[in-house]
Amino acid sequence: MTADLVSPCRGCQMSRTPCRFGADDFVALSETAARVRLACPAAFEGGPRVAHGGWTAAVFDDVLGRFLVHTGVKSVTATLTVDYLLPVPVEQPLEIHLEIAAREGRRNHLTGVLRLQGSDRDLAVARGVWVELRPGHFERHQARMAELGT
Ligand SMILES: CCCCCCCCCCCC(=O)SCCNC(=O)CCNC(=O)[C@H](O)C(C)(C)COP(=O)(O)OP(=O)(O)OC[C@H]1O[C@@H](n2cnc3c(N)ncnc32)[C@H](O)[C@@H]1OP(=O)(O)O
Repeated sequence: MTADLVSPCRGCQMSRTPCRFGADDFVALSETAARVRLACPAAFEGGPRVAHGGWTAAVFDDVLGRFLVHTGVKSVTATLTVDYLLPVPVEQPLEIHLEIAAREGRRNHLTGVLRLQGSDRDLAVARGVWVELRPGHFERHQARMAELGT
């Protein structure tokens, strides 16, 4: 696989707007590794000129899951842990390096590291498990919701 652009999530595709988390510049480097260049939009400021921790977690969830779909594995997040090591500045060039660390049956273990572009200091590190979907995943969800009358 050569370096190629990873598609936006369903929400960004449907709304036809740029990535809501700012993760448009997202390229696969190999079948197991990718790189994202992004900035935290000011709208996600949590402290003074500092990103809300929810933005950081959401971005990791977004890009790690999207990369797995890009490799042909339709999956959902089962676990996601984020170590917040240093404040993440808003509106500054950032970079995420991510990789598929291991595959065990339907379980896919992914990791991601967030840094300022050009820096080797980790700001946040994510680890998670994505479970490959069984056929009919969303149909079963809809049926459960119908049973609840929603
Ligand atoms: C355009 C195309 C779009 C393609 C579709 C793309 C969709 C993108 C969605 C966007 C991403 C999201 O936001 S996802 C949204 C947030 N996440 C969710 O909604 C997931 C909600 N949870 C679930 O639906 C379920 O719990 C699943 C799917 C994760 C697992 O249910 P299941 O399918 O019945 O599978 P199950 O037999 O329980 O587990 C299968 C294997 O995974 C392991 N496993 C299950 N849960 C966990 C867990 N929390 N931590 C560790 N391991 C786990 C089990 O031990 C088992 O291992 P073994 O015995 O096999 O070894």
